[in-house]
Amino acid sequence: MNEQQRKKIEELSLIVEQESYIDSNLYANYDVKRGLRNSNGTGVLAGLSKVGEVHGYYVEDGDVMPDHGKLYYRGKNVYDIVDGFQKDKRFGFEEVCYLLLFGKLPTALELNEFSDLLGELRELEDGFVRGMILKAPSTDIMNKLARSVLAKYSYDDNPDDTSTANVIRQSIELIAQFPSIMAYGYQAKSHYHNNESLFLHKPKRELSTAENILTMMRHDSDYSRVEAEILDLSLVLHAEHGGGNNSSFVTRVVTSSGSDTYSAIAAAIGSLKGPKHGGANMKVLAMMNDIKRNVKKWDNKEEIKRYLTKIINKEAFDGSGLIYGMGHAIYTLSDPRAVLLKQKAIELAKEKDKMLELNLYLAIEELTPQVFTEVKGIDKHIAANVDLYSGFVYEILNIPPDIYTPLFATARIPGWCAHRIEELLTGHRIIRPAYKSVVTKHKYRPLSER
Ligand SMILES: CC(=O)SCCNC(=O)CCNC(=O)[C@H](O)C(C)(C)COP(=O)(O)OP(=O)(O)OC[C@H]1O[C@@H](n2cnc3c(N)ncnc32)[C@H](O)[C@@H]1OP(=O)(O)O
Ligand SMILES: O=C([O-])CC(=O)C(=O)O
Repeated sequence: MNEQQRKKIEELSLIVEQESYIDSNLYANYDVKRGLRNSNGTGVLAGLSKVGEVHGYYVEDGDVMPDHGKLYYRGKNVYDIVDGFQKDKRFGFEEVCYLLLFGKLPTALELNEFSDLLGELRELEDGFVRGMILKAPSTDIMNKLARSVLAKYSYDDNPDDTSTANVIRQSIELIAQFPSIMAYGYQAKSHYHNNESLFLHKPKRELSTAENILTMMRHDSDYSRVEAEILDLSLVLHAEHGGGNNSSFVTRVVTSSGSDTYSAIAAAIGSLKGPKHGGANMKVLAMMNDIKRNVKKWDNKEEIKRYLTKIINKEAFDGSGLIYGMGHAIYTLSDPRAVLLKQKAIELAKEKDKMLELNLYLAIEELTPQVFTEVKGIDKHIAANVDLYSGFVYEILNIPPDIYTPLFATARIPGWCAHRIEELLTGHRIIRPAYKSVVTKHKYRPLSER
C-alpha cells in the first residue's frame, strides 16, 4: 500500500469510528447483557452441559460471594484427576481426552486402546506437511494452526457429515495430529522466518502426547521424564473449561449452524488467540519482560506497585490497562489451575535457581488486587489465572514462546470437540441472540442527490 492509499484508509477509519459510536448509557436503558453478563457480573445462562464445570463464587440473594475456584471434567474434580495419574506415575492427558469425549473414565484396557489409536493416527496425511505447512509458513503459529485445521477439510473424504461416529472420528484425528501440526508449524517459522535449520521429526506411536511434543519440538528430540510430566500436567489443566469460555462458546455457536468440524475448530482457535483469552500466556511473557526492564529492584514491592499502577492506568506496557495473567470471568479467590501451576513453578524455580524471577511473579499476584482496587475503586476479586505461571514453567522447560498459546490450543481440542458433540446432540437450535437497532432511520437518497 502506498502513502496515498494509507492516508485514504486513515480518513475512512475516522468515518467508521464516528458512525460506529453508540452512547454507552443505551446499554443500561435497554438492559443489554453486555458480554453476555448479568448486572452482577455472572454469565447469562446460555445452555446446559455435562462436559465441564467451573465454580468460582456463590450467589446469595443476587449477590456474588467469592469462593476458591473448583474445576470439574465430566463431574470429576481436576485435583483428583491429577492426583490419580500422578500417583500411578503415568501421563494424564490421554485419560482426560477419553473422559471429555466419552463422558466416563476409561478402564486400563480402554485407556491403552485409546492411546494406541492416538499413536496410530498421529502422522499427517501424505503431502500435508509439504503442501499445507511448509508452503506458506506463518510468523504466528496460531494462524498456522487455524489454516491447517481448515486445510484438513480437503484431506477428509467425509468432512460435512455431522453424525456422532464421524465427528468422533474427526475429533480423535485432530487430537492425535495437533502436536505434529504445531511442531511443524513452529519448525517452518524457525526455518523460513528465523533462518534456522529445518527439522521435521516424525511423531512416535508409543509416546504420549506430551512426549511427542517435546520430541518433535527439539532438534535433538531429547527430553527428560520430568519435563514430559510437567508438560503433560499443563495439557491436562488446559483441556476444558465449561461451555461459556469464549472459544468453547464459539465452537458451539458455529456448530449450531450445522457447519463442519474443521470450521468450528478453526473458529475456536481464532478465539483462543485473543490476548484476553488463551493469548494471555504470550502477553504475560511480554509484560514480564517489560516489568523486568522498568522495575529496577525486583524485590521492592513499592516500586512494583508503582509500575503496576502505571499499567492499569494505561501509561505503561501495551496501553490496554490490563495486567495479563490476572482476573477471570468466573474465578474470584483462586483459579485451581493457577494454584497447581504455581506449585510447579516454585519447585522448578528452586531447582533452577530462578527464585528472584519467581518472586517477581509472586509479587505481581499479591499486589495486583491492591492496585486494582486503589485505581478502579471497584470491589472486584481478581486472582492469578491459568496464564500467569504457565509461561514461566514453559520457559524453564525451554519451550519457545511462539508455541505457548498453540500448546493451549493443542490441549483444548478435546474440550472443544466434546462441546461440539454435545451441541450437535442436545442443542437443536441455531444460537441467535438479539441486537437492538439504535440507528435512526433515513430514506435512501439516490447518488445524484447526496
Ligand atoms: C484462559 C483464559 O482465558 S484466562 C483469562 C486470561 N486473560 C487475561 O489474563 C487478561 C487479563 N484479564 C482480563 O482481561 C479479565 O480479567 C478477563 C477478560 C479475563 C475477565 O474479565 P471479567 O472478569 O469479565 O471482567 P470485566 O471485563 O467485567 O472487567 C471489569 C473491569 O476490570 C478490569 N479488569 C479485569 N481484569 C483486569 C486485569 N487483569 N487487569 C486490569 N484490569 C482488569 C476490566 O478492564 C474492567 O475495567 P473497566 O470497567 O474500567 O473497563
Ligand atoms: O473460562 C474462561 O472464561 C476462560 C478460561 O479460563 C479458559 O477457557 O480456560
